Amino acid sequence: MVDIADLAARESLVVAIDGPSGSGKSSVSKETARQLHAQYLDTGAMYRAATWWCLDQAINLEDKDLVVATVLDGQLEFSTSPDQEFVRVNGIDVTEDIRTERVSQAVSAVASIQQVRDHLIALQRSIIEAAPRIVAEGRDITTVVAPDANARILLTASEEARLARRGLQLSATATPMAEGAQASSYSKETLKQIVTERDKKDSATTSFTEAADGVDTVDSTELDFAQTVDAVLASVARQVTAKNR
Ligand SMILES: Nc1ncnc2c1ncn2[C@@H]1O[C@H](COP(=O)(O)OP(=O)(O)O)[C@@H](O)[C@H]1O
Ligand SMILES: Nc1ccn([C@H]2C[C@H](O)[C@@H](COP(=O)(O)OP(=O)(O)O)O2)c(=O)n1
Repeated sequence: MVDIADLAARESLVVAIDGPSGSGKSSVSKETARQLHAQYLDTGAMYRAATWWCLDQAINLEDKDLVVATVLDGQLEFSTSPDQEFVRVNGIDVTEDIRTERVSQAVSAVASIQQVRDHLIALQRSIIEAAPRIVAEGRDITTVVAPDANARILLTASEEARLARRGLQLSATATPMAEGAQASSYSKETLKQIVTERDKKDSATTSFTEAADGVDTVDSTELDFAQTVDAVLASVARQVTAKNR
């Protein structure tokens, strides 16, 4: 059985992680990447940045051709270091702005356009190919972007756990939507709108609620953050060991 040190020393390692909103994809993938001395690719941030640019250009999001042309015109730059997060569109730093509720509400529509996806998926694949080791997370990494990854994981958690985590996260970061908000100020209904409704919209485009063949499910409902990272690392080690046989 390979261990973490073996994985971190590999010349090539691709870990693909998908899951619904609030399952812990970003935070768990980032920590997994740190432990594997790997790069980290947040594909959701790319869809969010493309959406931010369309909103900034004040275009009609229902005009799909215009959305595609606008997205192609937005030069993306982003960090793939798990320790330094930044996203820029045409030189504008949008690291914080892409997390606003305005972007969250519009992103599913932009991400549902196939030409937008083709463009961003090509970019994602080129980053994954260029990296020695990388953990890439999103909604279609295990199935479309990197189906040949060394390890493929669907990270899940019960709806209740995901809503509670998002509530705590939003209150801690106090987004512009809810300046200074505390966890208690988010009703379950509001959190459902934020988390469950977006998942419903995204499900029409990508498949992230059921594990595809060969994809290992890690259910974090009963696990804390550190236990979830350990479960993901154990799954990567198992999958890489099995493929080496
Ligand atoms: N296993 C866990 N237990 C408790 N909280 C967690 C766990 N995994 C992630 N979190 C927290 O839940 C919140 C949502 O996680 P995030 O990584 O943003 O999810 P996603 O990228 O899937 O939307 C974050 O505040 C994160 O620290
Ligand atoms: N590989 C991906 C990643 C994200 N998306 C879309 C769908 C999501 O609603 C948005 C934002 O993704 P993000 O991972 O930031 O979402 P969370 O707020 O972390 O749940 O992008 C996608 O269509 N395909």
